[in-house]
Order: sequence, then structure tokens, then C-alpha cells
Amino acid sequence: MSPTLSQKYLSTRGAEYGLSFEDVVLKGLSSDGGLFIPEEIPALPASWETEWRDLTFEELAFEIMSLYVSRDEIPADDLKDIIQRSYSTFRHAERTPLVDLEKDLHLLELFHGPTFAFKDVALQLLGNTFEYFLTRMNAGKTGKDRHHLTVVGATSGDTGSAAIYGLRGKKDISVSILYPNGKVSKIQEAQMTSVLDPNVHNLRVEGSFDDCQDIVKALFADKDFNTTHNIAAVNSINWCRILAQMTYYFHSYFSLIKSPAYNKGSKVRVVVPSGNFGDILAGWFAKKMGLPADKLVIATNENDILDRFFRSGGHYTKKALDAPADHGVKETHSPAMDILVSSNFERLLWFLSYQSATTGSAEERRQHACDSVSGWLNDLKTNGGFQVPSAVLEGAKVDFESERVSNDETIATIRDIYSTSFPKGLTAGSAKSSKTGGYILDPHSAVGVAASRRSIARNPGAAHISLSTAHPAKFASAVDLALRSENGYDFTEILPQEFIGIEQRESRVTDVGREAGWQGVKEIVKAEVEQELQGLR
Ligand SMILES: Cc1ncc(COP(=O)(O)O)c(C=O)c1O
Ligand SMILES: N[C@@H](CCOP(=O)(O)O)C(=O)O
Repeated sequence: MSPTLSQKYLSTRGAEYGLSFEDVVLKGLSSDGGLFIPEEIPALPASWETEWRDLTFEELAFEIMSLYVSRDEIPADDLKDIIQRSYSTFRHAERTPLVDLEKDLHLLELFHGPTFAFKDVALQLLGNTFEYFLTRMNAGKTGKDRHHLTVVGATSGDTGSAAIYGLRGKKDISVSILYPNGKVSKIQEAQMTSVLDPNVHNLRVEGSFDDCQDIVKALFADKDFNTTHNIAAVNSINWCRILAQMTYYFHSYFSLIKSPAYNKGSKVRVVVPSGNFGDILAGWFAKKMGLPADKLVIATNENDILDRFFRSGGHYTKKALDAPADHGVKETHSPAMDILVSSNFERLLWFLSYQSATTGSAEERRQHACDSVSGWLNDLKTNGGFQVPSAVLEGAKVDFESERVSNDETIATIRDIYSTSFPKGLTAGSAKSSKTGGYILDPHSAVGVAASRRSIARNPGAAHISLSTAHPAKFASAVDLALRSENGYDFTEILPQEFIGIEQRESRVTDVGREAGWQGVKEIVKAEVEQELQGLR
């Protein structure tokens, strides 16, 4: 059976097209620097709402992934097995449960995977998918004939540990994670550096998350290094990340409409704490496929490039127009979203640009979208920003709204929810104090909840699914700042078993100075992988 258009992939910048799912998962980033997207967004089967309503998380994941992955590439039983193994590591039977927090506000807990953040949903699956393809490619091969992947990733705290837990100990894969020194929480750092498997390498970089992300992109662009080392991506530039995240948009929709707290027929809005735009992009694909979401609300912290895009009439710039010249990334209470540029916005821009070209053949419109995206991203690199045509901005406004949440509001929201929200029926592992019954938000989820409350005020009666992207125990300082004077509050009570003593464990990390640049990082990655392959680690 030949693949459908949604099972074939192209680069947003036009150099590559007609690629398979396997190609794009293993390559990560296109040779032209573009991101991979499906050639078409599939429509849901006619009876999806009745047929999918009572499926488990794993069954839903299978249905959705099947629309984007040809059976010739991964036979049904193999795909089911990959999915089953990926979510068997989750602590909650529902995988991503929905909690009724307050009127019209439902919190989607995405932190029940191995590293307590939403990234596990995609990275458990990506790790097993890499392994599946490599096992097939390497059947009957030995030694240097085996295909070996060198994964390089950048993290502002959560992707790193989720990738490491998804890949540790896997045959034929090395993983090097770059993180900015001093800009991830202590627990996040310990989650990464305490993993001592020989195939795991941590690089602590002097700089920001954006510096780490730029180094990763430069490594991908180095053709020689890429050819000799088969560089692969775990960041949300990898299409598999976006695909895997679609499942919880559908799963939470079904949980919501089955909840007694839902007024039948009410509009549904989904609010997503956003940084690199990968999480909410999965929601956009779900909406385009047919999920009946009224709007997707982008919730940013004070690093607000996405919010400024909407408020400035389609101007996408690294720094606000009125900001001082040296304005860089701000350090906020939600550090995993401290990002200047949102990688995945490029994918959305491609589709909006394609859609805005109302004349011409599909081929010509595709070329128009690739040319526009290439031009914009070039302007971003050389001039620090670009302006999109009004048709593109209007296209974005059909599906999105945006909110910017300040540091103070983030802390105030954690405090307010703790003292006013006492959700019932939570199972172990939920972020609820067993002493007071108050619900404890992590600062990223609090950004989402603050934005949800504003959206509810503007849209009374609309049901809001607000994504809770991490467990509060990962962000002790922000949670303590918000709650330390609250009656009965005790941080240790929400500390998962897995985190106890983690900061004191043996750790391994390589420091990378500012002067090293991407070439310096390349030499470190090469040397560490070489040592690993010679069994010296
Ligand atoms: C806890 C948390 N919330 C929100 C985000 C933002 O998600 P995205 O980068 O997909 O927009 C991140 C990082 O990606 C995160 O780690
Ligand atoms: N917040 C992320 C930043 C990397 O984003 P990604 O989703 O593209 O991997 C993190 O925690 O590392």
C-alpha cells in the first residue's frame, strides 16, 4: 500500500520532499536547516468521535500515529508494541489524567512519566522508535558495519532528562545533552547528570538555552560531522515529538466531555504554557485534523516572542521593538520556557503561508510557502526578525490567541490555587498536598492557569483544558517562594521518591566554556562518543 500524503514528509525550506517517517525521525533536521512536516494534514475518520471515545491512551496513540506512519514502514503489531512499551513506564493508569481544578478550568496532568514532565510522552516513544529502526537496520551486522546514532540535544531543563531516560542503555545510540549552566533547576540538573550509563553525555554550557539550541543546529549543518556520526535530534525539531504529543489533545477532549463537570455543547479551549512552540503545535495539528477546539491559547512567560507576534501585528522579533539593544533572554520562575526564539513556529508559518496562497497549483503553493519561510528565517538570522503578511497573521488568529504572564502573576497564581483549589478524587502522584488538600502548581503550569483564567473571564461558559507540563517538585525555589508562608505547606511532602537524595548522587558532566563555540562542542562530542565506543567509559 503506497503511503498517503500525510505519511510523506518535506522540509519547510524546500530542499527535501517525499521522505518517509523513518527518514525524518532519523535525520531530525533537514539538510537545508528546515523542519520536516507532513505533505498534508490528514482528516479524522468520519466516525472518530464515537469510535475513539472509549479508547485507552495507547489505543488512541495508535490510531493517530497510523495516520502519519505507513504500515509498510511500521507494521501495525510493531507500532502497537512500541506504543505499549513507551507508556508502560508511566505511573498513572490513564497516563495523562484530567483534573477539575475550578469552574470551567480542567488541568491536564502531563507529568506522570519517568522524569515528571510532559516531554516523557514523546521521548519515551521516540527512544523506542529509534531503537526499532536501528534494530531493523543492523540485523545481521557487527562492529563498524552497524549504524550508530549520535543524538545531540539542547535543553532548558526538561527535554534533557526525558531524552536521557528515553535513550539510556539503548544499543547503537549515544546521547549528548547541552544545558545552560546555572539556568536549570538543581533537581533537573541532577536528573541528567546522575545517569551514568556509558551512552549518556552531559555538557554544561556557559550561555543561554538559545546558545545551546544554536550549537545543536550548527552541528546538524556540519555535513562531514553529520555523515560520519549520523546526528539525530531529540528536541521538538524531531517530527516524532510533535506527533506523539497529539494523543493527549484527543485523550483530554474525551476525558472532558465525559466529565460531569462539563456542560454538554460548551466550547472547548486549550491553553498551553509555551516556549519552543512544540507542545501547542501538536494541538494545532489535532485541531486541523478535526478536534473541535474553539481556540488554542499560547501562554508565554516574560520571554514573550510569541505573544508579541500577535500583539504587534505579525512582527516576529528576538527582542521587543522598544527593548534596549542588549536585551537577551530573561531569567524567570518558569525557566524551561526561557527562550528567545520558538523553533517550531517555522512549521506553523509554512502551513499558514501555503494556506494564504489562494491561487496556483498545489506544487506552486508549496514552493511559495518554502520560499517565504526560507526568506523569513534568513531575516531572523541576519536582522533579528521579520514581518509576515496580514493574510498569514489572520490565518494564525483563526486558531490561536496569546497571553503573556509575568513573574509576579506566576507566583501569585501558585499561591492562589493552593489556597482555593481542593480538587477531589486525585490519585497518588498528583500534585496535591495531603495535609491541606490544596493543589500545588509548578510555575510553568501556573503560567497556563493564569492565562486560562483570563480566557475564562473573556469567554464565560467555555470549558478550558489547561496543560500542566511539569510536576512542582522539579521547581522547588519558585514553589517555595509562592507557598512558604502558607499554612500547612511542606515541600518535602510532594517530593517524589525518585527525587530523594538525587542531588547527592554520583554525577558526570563536562563543562564547556563560552569560547568553545560549536566547533569546540563538536570535538567534545566526537571524543566522548569515541571513548564510549571503545568501552572506556
Ligand atoms: C515544563 C515545561 N513547560 C512548558 C514548556 C514549553 O513547551 P514548548 O517548548 O513545547 O512550547 C517546556 C519546555 O519545552 C517545559 O519544560
Ligand atoms: N523547555 C525545553 C526546551 C527545549 O525544547 P524542545 O521541546 O524543543 O526540546 C526543555 O525543557 O528542554
